[in-house]
Order: sequence, then C-alpha cells, then structure tokens
Amino acid sequence: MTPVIKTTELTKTYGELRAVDSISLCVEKGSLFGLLGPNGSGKTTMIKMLTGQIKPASGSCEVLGKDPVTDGISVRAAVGIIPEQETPPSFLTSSEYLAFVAKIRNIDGAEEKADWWFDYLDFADKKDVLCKDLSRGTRQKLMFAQAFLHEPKLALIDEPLINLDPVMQRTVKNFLKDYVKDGNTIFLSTHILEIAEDICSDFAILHKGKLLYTGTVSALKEKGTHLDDFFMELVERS
Ligand SMILES: Nc1ncnc2c1ncn2[C@@H]1O[C@H](COP(=O)(O)OP(=O)(O)OP(=O)(O)O)[C@@H](O)[C@H]1O
Repeated sequence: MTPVIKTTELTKTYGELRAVDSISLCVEKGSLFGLLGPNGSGKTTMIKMLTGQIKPASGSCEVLGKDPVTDGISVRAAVGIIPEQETPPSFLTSSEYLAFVAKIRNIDGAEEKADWWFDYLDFADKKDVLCKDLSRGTRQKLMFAQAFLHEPKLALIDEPLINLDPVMQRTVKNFLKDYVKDGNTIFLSTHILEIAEDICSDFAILHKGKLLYTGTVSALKEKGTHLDDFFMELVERS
C-alpha cells in the first residue's frame, strides 16, 4: 500500500488550545478518505497543515512524499484544494477565474477543460458573471472546478457540498466516487455523515483535536452499524 498522506503525532496549538493533538494517520492511494468530527474538532486545521498553510507545533506530515513545511509550494502545485468557506475573487468572472487558475497551474487546453466544468456542474450561464454576483452554491461549484482543473492525484476538500442542492450534491458525489477509481485520492473534511457514509471508503473521527477512530466504511456496514450512530456514540463517550 502507498500512503499519499502520512502524519506522525501531528500537533497544532493556539495558546493553550491543542487544536490538533498528536494525530498519526495514513491515507492510502485510491481512497476516498473522510475526515469527520464535530465543529471545532480540528479538521480544517489538519487540512491547513497538510497544505503548508500553517506550520505544526510538533510532529510531522508527508503529502505525496513531500513535507508541506519545507516544500509547501510543490505540495500546493500538485494537489487540488478547496479551502473551507473560500470564495473566488469578487472582481473576476467565473471564466476569468478558471483561466487565471489554469495559467498559474500551466494547464494545457484550459478553455475546453473549463467549459467541461461549466457544463458538468450546470453553470455555463454564469461564465461571464462576476464572482461577487454569484450565488453561494455557484461559487462553490466554481471552487470545486478550480480544485480539479489540473486533474490532481490528490485533492483536499473542506466541506465542498454544503451549499449545493440535492441534484448537484449527487453529481459531485458521483464525480468523487469515479475520481478515486482512476487511482486518485480524495481527502474530504465534512460533518455531513450521510455523505461520508455514502461515498467514503475510509474515515477518521476527530474530537477536540484528538483522533478517536480510523477505519473503513465497509467494516461498519458489515457490522450493520450506521456511521451516524457510530459517530454519536463515540463522540458522546469521549
Ligand atoms: N487562527 C486560530 N486562532 C485560534 N484558534 C483557532 C484558530 N484556528 C482554529 N482555531 C481553533 O482550533 C480549533 C479547531 O478548529 P478547526 O477550524 O480546525 O475545526 P473544524 O473541525 O474544522 O471545525 P468546523 O467543523 O466548525 O469547521 C477550534 O477550537 C478553533 O476555534
């Protein structure tokens, strides 16, 4: 098995608070890995460390064999990222934003690829609309498109479905399931447990910065346990 992400006793502190507390986990190539946890459990902080946006207080991590602390630019060039609650630049249109991302990422055939995303996520009518005038859901579609435009081997995506309607949620879920079939890896942070149960192969549960559990969704299903029951019990017990 090839780990695409590996963390060893990874820790981030804010003053007295241990936002991420000595977390060791492995994400294998080809998995759709769900990072689950209640509000404030440390999911976004994990993603920020894995993409070199913030430095760990202690411990280490590797992403695609690189250290995000010393080699953050290479990590961010390789992976796709949807940061939590991020919106595209207000002053660009949707198509200008994707063209901008394509230029930074040196993507060939960028216009065709962008058009594919406009059609796939059903927002071609918003191509020439300034991002400041897009609905929240459409901004989320655009953030999704920018993360996958360069067809990354690994995408770290923080609550990418929260503003999408049920039809679009299904489209995105199907995309993610198909994406990992080609050997790519998704690291998905969410607290929507139904989505995680539906699409994830593996998951980890964080609570107050600590890792409570890692396992596979299929093992839970074999036991006839629903992820939300399992999650509630584990979090309440801790
Ligand atoms: N820059 C910061 N300064 C101080 N505390 C912070 C900072 N960023 C995060 N925290 C704290 O770290 C903890 C973990 O936050 P984080 O955003 O990682 O949680 P989360 O699991 O992503 O939460 P949510 O599901 O609500 O998005 C929280 O207690 C939060 O208040």
